[in-house]
Amino acid sequence: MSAQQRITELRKELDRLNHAYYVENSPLASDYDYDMMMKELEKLESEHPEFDDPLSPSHRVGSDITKGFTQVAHVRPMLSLGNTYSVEEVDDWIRRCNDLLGNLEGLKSVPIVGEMKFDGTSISLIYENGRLVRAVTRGDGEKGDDVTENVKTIRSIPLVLQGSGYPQSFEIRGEIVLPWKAFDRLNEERAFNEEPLFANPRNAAAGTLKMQNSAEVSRRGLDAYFYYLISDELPADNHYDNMIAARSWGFKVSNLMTLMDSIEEVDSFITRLDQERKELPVATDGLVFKVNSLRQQLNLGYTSKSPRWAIAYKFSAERALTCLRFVSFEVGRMGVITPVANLEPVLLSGTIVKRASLHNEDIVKTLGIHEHDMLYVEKGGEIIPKITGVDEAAREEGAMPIKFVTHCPDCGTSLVRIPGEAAWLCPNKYGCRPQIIGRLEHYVGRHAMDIDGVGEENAALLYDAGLVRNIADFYILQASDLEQLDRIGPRSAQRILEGAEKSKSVSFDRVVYALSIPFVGETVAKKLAKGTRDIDTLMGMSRDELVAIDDIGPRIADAVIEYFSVESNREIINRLREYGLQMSLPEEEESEKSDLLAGKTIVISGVFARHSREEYKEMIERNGGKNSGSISKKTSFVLAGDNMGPAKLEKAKSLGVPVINEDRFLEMLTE
Ligand SMILES: NC(=O)c1ccc[n+]([C@@H]2O[C@H](COP(=O)([O-])OP(=O)(O)OC[C@H]3O[C@@H](n4cnc5c(N)ncnc54)[C@H](O)[C@@H]3O)[C@@H](O)[C@H]2O)c1
Ligand SMILES: [Zn+2]
Repeated sequence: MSAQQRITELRKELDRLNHAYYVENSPLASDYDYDMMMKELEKLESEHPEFDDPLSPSHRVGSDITKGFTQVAHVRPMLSLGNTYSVEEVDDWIRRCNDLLGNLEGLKSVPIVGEMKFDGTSISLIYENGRLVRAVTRGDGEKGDDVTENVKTIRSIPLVLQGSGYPQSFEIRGEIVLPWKAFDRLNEERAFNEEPLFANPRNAAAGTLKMQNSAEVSRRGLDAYFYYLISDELPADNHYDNMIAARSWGFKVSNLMTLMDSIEEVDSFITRLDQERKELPVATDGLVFKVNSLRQQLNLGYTSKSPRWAIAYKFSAERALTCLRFVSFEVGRMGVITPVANLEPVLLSGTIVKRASLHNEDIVKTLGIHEHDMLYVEKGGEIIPKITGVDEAAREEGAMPIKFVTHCPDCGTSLVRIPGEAAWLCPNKYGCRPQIIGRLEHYVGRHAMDIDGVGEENAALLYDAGLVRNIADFYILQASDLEQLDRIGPRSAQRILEGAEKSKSVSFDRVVYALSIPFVGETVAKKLAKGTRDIDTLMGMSRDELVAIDDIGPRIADAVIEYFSVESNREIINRLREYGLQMSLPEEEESEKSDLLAGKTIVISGVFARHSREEYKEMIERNGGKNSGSISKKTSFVLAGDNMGPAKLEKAKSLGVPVINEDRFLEMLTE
């Protein structure tokens, strides 16, 4: 292949990886592989300046610009950082800065600030007169997306500054991150709802910041660290002191930030922080070194993509080679089959690794794993172990490729593949032991019915003893039954019974969540409960009516309908009701309710000025009306805001359905 062909190929591939990483928030390659490809491209381009192209990914900042946001130009471009995986190259960079700045002081280097490189998504905040006025993403470096509303929900970001001495107008840049705990919770929820998982907290933070629903953004628990201050009236002439000042105004500035003035100090900082970062509550992917003096920064200047006065040192994940003992296939509570590599135990980043998820059939195939293969396992300090490759040279002669099971390893039912997805499912929902036990465990869980005393092990024990075959059986347990079981003493028996009793007062939305309806996680359950108010309404709703509830899509609607269409599920619901569980939300204040809209089916469309769509939907319900998702002959009227789609308008016209605006609607309610 000629250099020109290779350059074209690399540019195309890097553009594709950029889109997946910055826009879809779902990377297709490891950072290391991406960075190596980029370095190869940069090298080829410098050797062949005749093939240069200003649009090459090597000259541009990867763009996160997304549809649906307003774009705002940055006062100063937001750039990337040059990076390296080698300590020697950091040392070389420091020497180069010294040379370029004409620093001849021998052992002492120009002052360098070392910081954590937080692994999130960059943000630029503008403050005027001590108040936050705008928050913009990096975008393509020149302009970014205005995400002010979402950023305002992040509690550690000051909306109004503390202290004094801040410039009347300034910009501060930082990183929005999703702490490990919040990331794990989010992925657990997504796994349960069978939604694709976020690959890492960076992608989760970036995805969350671009959501259209600020209430959901707030719930996810983002955080932010700041590392760069820009203004015409800065408090100090150096980076370090400016950041200390920003901290006094209320910004979160990491206290790992360190001022150094020798290469030796920088090297030991790298060794120390590579350990310490494992204790941090947020993900980091390296360190950033910056020349401290602003005057020296100015003298060093910028390339088209990054400042010359800063460099990122990236941590590489630790890797080991170990033997595959066997692949097990595990059945989740929603029936999804997960292949798991069971390994010869190996020490990686301080922990012993014995198992690593292979996620799905596609991944097993892409890796090309054979029996007893030697596998490469990677684990960054805090990251779950991951199989990244196979040592094919070490393969035993005659070893067979790992075959995905065709039948459920537990109940033997033929597996089915979800169309368009990589997952295989055991369809025997109501007869497959791990699925049933999984649902029992979910039911008693802390976020669901919180039945104390029934942990993971006890759920299986109660099921196998025939005492609890489904969730309703928790309420007919007797102390005498429980005490017969070897592993449950009288004290635990008592706790289980009390826990079940207490769960009768758990609110209706959590009951809906506890049922294990596919795709119905905590948030969706709340929406369903709020949109229906009681179990009978929920059970009786049509697809159209369900879809009219905010954030309920056709996939969830179908899952709800299918769940309640199963006779045994309806029986369970009836039993739960008999035992006295909460099957409705508490009545609302009578004064707020009316039957002004009784018998009316209303479709909401467009964007409103005076209330949110959600509020209008609630108003309709409170006044006895019904929300519907699509216009038909049965629609009483369309409540239309701005930007109502022309197709909908046409349909309403052709069916003779009246279209009214929000002012008229609000008048109707006061008549
Ligand atoms: N895996 C993939 O397919 C893929 C695709 C595209 C990019 N990437 C990764 O992303 C990198 C390029 O992304 P990038 O341009 O955002 O660069 P980057 O993430 O490597 O570094 C620049 C960013 O670091 C952040 N940062 C965190 N802490 C900081 C601190 N203390 N000071 C200054 N900045 C700090 C800022 O947001 C800044 O924009 C690549 O090197 C690659 O590793 C991976
Ligand atoms: Zn099964």
